[in-house]
Amino acid sequence: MTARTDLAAHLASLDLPQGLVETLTTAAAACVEIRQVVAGGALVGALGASGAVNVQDEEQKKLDVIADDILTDALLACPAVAGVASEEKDTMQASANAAGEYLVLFDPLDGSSNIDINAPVGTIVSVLKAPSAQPSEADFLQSGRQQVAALYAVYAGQAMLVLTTGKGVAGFTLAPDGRWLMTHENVCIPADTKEFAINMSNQRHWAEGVQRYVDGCLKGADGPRGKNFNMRWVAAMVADVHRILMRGGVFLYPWDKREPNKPGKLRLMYEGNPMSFLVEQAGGKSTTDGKQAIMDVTPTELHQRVPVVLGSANEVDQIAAA
Ligand SMILES: O=P(O)(O)OC[C@H]1O[C@](O)(COP(=O)(O)O)[C@@H](O)[C@@H]1O
Ligand SMILES: [Mg+2]
Ligand SMILES: [Mg+2]
Repeated sequence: MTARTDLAAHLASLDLPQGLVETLTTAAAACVEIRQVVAGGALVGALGASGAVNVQDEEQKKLDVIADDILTDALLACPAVAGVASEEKDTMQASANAAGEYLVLFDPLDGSSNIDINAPVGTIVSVLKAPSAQPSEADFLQSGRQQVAALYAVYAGQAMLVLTTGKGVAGFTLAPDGRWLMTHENVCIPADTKEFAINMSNQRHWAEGVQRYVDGCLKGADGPRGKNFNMRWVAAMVADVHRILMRGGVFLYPWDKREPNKPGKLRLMYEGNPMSFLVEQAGGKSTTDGKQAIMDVTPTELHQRVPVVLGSANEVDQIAAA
C-alpha cells in the first residue's frame, strides 16, 4: 500500500492550537468506535428503537443513544473540551475540565431511518471556541462563521472522515488498523452539476421558487435548463452531502408550508453549520434559500431548525433565481 498521511500527521501539519488537535483527535477516535458498532449491527444489539423520544420529539433509535454516549463520554473526558451539545440531549453539558477551551456540538448519528436497513449513516461535528471554561448555553449560540473546525464521518462501504479547519477540506478513509488515512487531499465541489437531491414526497408543500427550480430539472433537455438532470436521495444528509463533496450536485431540505413557522427539518447547530463550513471550504455554497448563507444565521436556540439549499455554486445560484 502507498504510504499515506494519517489524520495525526495532517493535524500536525496545520499549525493548530494543541487543544484543537486534541479535540479533533478525540472526536475522530469516537467516530471509529461508532463505526464499529454500526458495522456490528444486529450482532451487537445496535438496531431498532430505544423506546425513548428525544428533545426534538423524534423516536430515538438504539444507535442514536449509543453514538451519543460514545461521543459525549469521549469529549467530556478530553481536557481541551469545555462543554458539549448534542442533537439528542435537551441541554448542553459542561465538562469538569478547568482549562477547557472548546465547545463541541454534534449530530451523533445522522440518517437514523437508514440504521435498520443497513444504508449509510454518519456523525456530524462542529467545534467552536469556548468563551469561558464554565460555559453556559448562551456560549454555544455562536454563528457558523465562528466555527474553528467541522467534520463528518460517513459509515458506508468504507468509513470516511471529512474535515475542515478553515484551510480547505481533506478526506480520510478508515484503515483496518483503526487509523484515518488521507485519501482525498483537497476536496473541491465542481461549480456546475446535473444532479439534485430533495425529498420529492414533499413537493406539494414547497414554496413556489423551489417548485419552479425542480420542475425545470425534471423537464431536462426539453425545458428551460436545456439539459437532463439526475436525482439522488440517500435520506441521510451526511451521505447526500458527501456525494456532493465527491462529485458535485445540490441538496435541498427547504422551508415548506406544512408548519410555516418552523424554518425547516434540519438543525442549524448540528447539521447546517458544520456542513456549511465544509461545503464553503470546498468551493460550494450553503444557504437557507439559495441566497442567505447558513453560517450568517444568528442562532437563538440550541435546537434551532434551518432550511438548507447547498452544493455546486452555480446551481445554488439557479435556485436563488428560480
Ligand atoms: O425523512 P426524510 O424527509 O427523507 O429526511 C431525511 C433527512 O433527515 C435526516 O435523517 C435527519 O437527521 P437525523 O437522522 O439526525 O434526525 C437527515 O439526515 C436527512 O437528510
Ligand atoms: Mg441528522
Ligand atoms: Mg441524528
